[in-house]
Order: sequence, then structure tokens, then C-alpha cells
Amino acid sequence: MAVEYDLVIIGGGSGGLVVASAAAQLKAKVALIERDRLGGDCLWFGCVPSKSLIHASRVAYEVKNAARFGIHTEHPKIDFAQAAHHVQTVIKTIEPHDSPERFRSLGVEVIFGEGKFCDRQTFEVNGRQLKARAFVISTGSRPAIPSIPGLTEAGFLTNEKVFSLQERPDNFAILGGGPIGCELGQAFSRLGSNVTIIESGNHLLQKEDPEAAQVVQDQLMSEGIKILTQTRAEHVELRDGKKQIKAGENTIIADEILLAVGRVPNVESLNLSAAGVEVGKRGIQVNAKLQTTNPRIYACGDVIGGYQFTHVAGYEAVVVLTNALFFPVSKANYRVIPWATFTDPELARVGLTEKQAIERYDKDVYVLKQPFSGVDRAQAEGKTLGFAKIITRGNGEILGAHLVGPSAGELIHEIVLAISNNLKVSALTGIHIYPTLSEVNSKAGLLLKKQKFAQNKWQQNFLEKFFNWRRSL
Ligand SMILES: Cc1cc2nc3c(=O)[nH]c(=O)nc-3n(C[C@H](O)[C@H](O)[C@H](O)COP(=O)(O)OP(=O)(O)OC[C@H]3O[C@@H](n4cnc5c(N)ncnc54)[C@H](O)[C@@H]3O)c2cc1C
Ligand SMILES: NC(=O)c1ccc[n+]([C@@H]2O[C@H](COP(=O)([O-])OP(=O)(O)OC[C@H]3O[C@@H](n4cnc5c(N)ncnc54)[C@H](O)[C@@H]3O)[C@@H](O)[C@H]2O)c1
Repeated sequence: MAVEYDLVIIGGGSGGLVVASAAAQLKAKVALIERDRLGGDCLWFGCVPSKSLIHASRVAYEVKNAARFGIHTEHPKIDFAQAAHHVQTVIKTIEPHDSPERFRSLGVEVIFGEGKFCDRQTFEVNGRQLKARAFVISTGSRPAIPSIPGLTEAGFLTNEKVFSLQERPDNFAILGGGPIGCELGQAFSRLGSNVTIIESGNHLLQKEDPEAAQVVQDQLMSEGIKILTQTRAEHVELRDGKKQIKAGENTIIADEILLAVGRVPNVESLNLSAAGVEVGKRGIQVNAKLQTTNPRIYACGDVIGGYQFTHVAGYEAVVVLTNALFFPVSKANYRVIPWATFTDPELARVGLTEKQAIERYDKDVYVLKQPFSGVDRAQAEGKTLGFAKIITRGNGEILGAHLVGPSAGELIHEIVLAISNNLKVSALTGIHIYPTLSEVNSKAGLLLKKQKFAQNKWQQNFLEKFFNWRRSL
């Protein structure tokens, strides 16, 4: 059956934009359907605004704490509206890269509208029926809204509204202590809000190495953030213009509530059943080739409910691109997926946790832990909190790494490169520039040999005897 398009992409965010631009540059006929603005969560309500706000708040913190370096300043006066303006300026500067004009100039037909599938090969939008050889669903996710009595009536913020605030909430309650709750909790606190984070799990950052997560949790608490773990908000009530949250034994009075309790996939309006596309608990079901249950329809990014990161959506987009345009032979490989939470200290991870490694390799697991306090550059900058923890096997195979400390999100890439290329941990021990923070990796890498030597009594005895004998000659 003749079709009008090689590819129709639904959703123009981190995943969809990569597929659209690459496919058009490969001369395929491509339509990109977007119901709102191109750019997706990352540009408008996610990575870009959050990292911009975090930067402003970090400057405030550094100024406030400059006296330890002999730099005495007035207590910083925080103009929240100007910090919010910085956030919007960064978005505006990056936006042209994701603009409809740019995509049209690349040859993509950009269609604004919210459509739906009519059958397995047709998508209808703005009254037009688009037939394509293949489709890509990259409609992302939205914040999960827990059903808490009184919450809707009292009002709440999500990541879609929080970056538009022009006034700092004096008392700010955050439900959820994942990456959004921790990053924004610390940022708002450093900009002057009294922050309370309510987390149902037993510690913040549940997906991280617990010891590394504890370093972040302790730092947030030391900055004055109130953290309630193993606690859920049960009821919210608006009283005298304030939101009163009942959570276990606690009553929290807040000017604003931010919801950060996870995500749900954007699938409802797509009429996926007409196309034979099945949706599971976390999102659209896909196989390793990122084909849905209709093999001509692919899906990538947050909507499939896997690793919900911009760089993963971009990676999956490339797998989808080659499969959807040519032959479906490419498989997504999630062996080496790094990510970072941009709190201060940052927390970055790749690969297995210690617990997962022990479950898989039992006694053949070594934990190489190097604190930042042993890195001279960290001392010079007064940034000694945290550590690098590299998990290896006895043969030096790197199973995972957890870095918590200054610039952890940058430093992890050396280990990512090593794991991706199947390099042993000894590869990290090559000459590193002194004094740099990246010495944390080389110092951690050296620990495998040290630990093995410390365990090897025979080798120690042998060397002791050898040196005794040589001195006696
Ligand atoms: C506060 C916050 C901070 C974050 N920080 C980071 C970070 O630092 N690093 C990182 O890697 N990730 C971060 N993320 C996650 C990242 O934003 C997402 O993983 C990424 O945007 C997912 O890309 P996507 O293409 O799947 O979805 P999106 O980029 O959200 O794109 C989906 C697009 O589809 C459109 N759409 C939805 N439904 C329809 C429909 N029915 N029809 C047409 N169009 C539709 C939407 O309008 C949107 O434009 C953050 C997320 C949040 C919320
Ligand atoms: N730096 C980054 O890369 C970055 C930053 C922000 C967000 N993200 C992405 O966005 C996703 C969503 O972030 P998120 O923080 O909303 O979700 P999340 O699922 O990662 O964390 C949500 C937290 O809320 C807790 N929770 C769930 N229900 C609760 C309830 N009713 N009361 C209290 N706590 C509850 C969970 O235990 C969990 O710790 C992340 O998983 C990540 O993929 C990435």
C-alpha cells in the first residue's frame, strides 16, 4: 500500500526531535506532530530550567559561605524574580535549536495538533489522515498526581508550573524525595525558602547507592531542609490562605506544594488500541528493537517508562531511527547508562550497585572507595564531602560506580568510557593531572591492587622474607 510518509513522529521532545532531524537529513519524508511546543519537558519544564535555577542557588550559597575563604560579604540579597528571569533567559537562548523554523528548514513537516490513531497505519491530526511506513511515539511523560484528600482544592505545583513562579514561596513543601524533590528542594532552600521534603521511602534518592544518597540527605539537612522519610501526605487543607498538610504525626504549613512523586506516560489521547499498541504498567510496551506490539510503530523516551533521562531518550531515538527507516535489526543496549542528580554534592551513577553486584557475583566483588577528602584539589576548594565508590570483580572488571561529591556528574564519564570499552579498573590508574578532582578515579582504581595485596598473606610474607634476605647479603 502506497504511503505519504516514511516516518510520522508523534511528540517533539528530546526523543522525537532527534529522530525527526536525523531522518529528514537522511532524505526521508518526515512529519512531526506536536500538541504544544517543540522542545519537550527537558527544555521547558525539566533539565534546562532546573539546572539554571540550581546554578543561581549555588551562587547564593557560595556567596553566603565565602567567609571561610576570608571573603567577607554582606548576607546576599536574593531577588527571586531575577533568578527566575535567568531561568527563562536560558530557555530562550536554547529554544531556537528546537524551533519549528529550524526543523522545517531541515525538511521536517511540523504539524501542531493533538491527533489519534485511526488504524494500524493511519494517524489523524487536524482533520488530516497521515499514512506512514512507520510511526514513532515519543510523547513523554507527565507528573503523577497522588490522590490525597484536599490536595486539588488546596492547589499544588508540578514541574510544569514551578519554574514560572515569580515570588519565592516562604514555606515550600515537596512531596517526593527523588531527583526532582532533592534538586529543587535544595535550590529553593538556598534561595531562601523553608523547605520540607516528604518521602515515602526510608531515605532520599531511592534509586541510588544508599551510602551515597545518605551523603546528599545529610547535606540537605545540614542546610536546614526538613526531611520526613517513611512519611506520606494524608490530607491537605487550605486554612487562612496556607496549605496545611497532615503527614503522619506531622502537620506542615506551606505556601506552595510541589509534587515530585514520579511520572506517568502520555498515552491517553492516542487511541493506541486502534493501532494495536499495548500499554503496560510503566508505559508503552516495546521489545529490544523498541518496536511496540505493532511492529511498524516504535516508541522511545519517557513514554516507554524505562530510564527517564534526556540522554537515554536521545540514545533510544537513534535505535528507533535505524530500525524504522531501514531494517529492524538494531537493539537497545542498556548495559552502560549513566545519570546524575545535580544536588550539591552531585550524585552520579553507572552500572550495578554493591547489592546488585553481590547478588550476581557473590564473593567476587570488590568495593573501591576513595573519599574526596583524600584528593588535594578537593581540599584546596573546600569541597571534601563525598567519595567515589567503584565496584569491581577480582579480575578488575568494572561493574558499577557511584560518585557523590564535587562535579560527580562530570567525573563519572571516565568510568563510563572504561566500562563501555570493557577496560579493567587498572585503566583508570594512568597518569592524571595533579591537582585535579579526577584523581578521585585514579586513586579509587588503585585500591583493587591494594586490597588484594592486603588479603594475600602469602605474598606479604614472601616479600618480607625476600627483603630481609637481600638486606642480609
Ligand atoms: C524537573 C525535571 C528535571 C529533569 N532533569 C533532567 C536532567 O538533568 N537530565 C536528564 O537527562 N533528564 C532530566 N529530566 C528528564 C527529561 O526531561 C526527560 O527524560 C526527557 O525530556 C524525556 O524525553 P521524551 O522525548 O521522552 O519526552 P519529552 O521531551 O517530554 O517530549 C514529549 C513531547 O511530546 C508532546 N506530546 C505529548 N503528548 C502528545 C500528543 N498526544 N500528541 C502530540 N504531542 C504530544 C509533548 O508536548 C512534548 O513536547 C528531568 C525531568 C524533570 C521533570
Ligand atoms: N538529574 C536528572 O537527571 C533528573 C532530575 C530530575 C528528574 N529526572 C527524571 O525525572 C524522573 C521523575 O523524577 P521524580 O523525582 O518525580 O520521580 P522518582 O520516581 O525518581 O522519585 C519519586 C520519589 O517520590 C517518592 N514517593 C512516591 N510516592 C510518594 C508519596 N505519595 N509521598 C511521598 N513520597 C512519594 C518515591 O519513593 C521516590 O523516592 C526521574 O526518575 C528521572 O528519571 C532526572
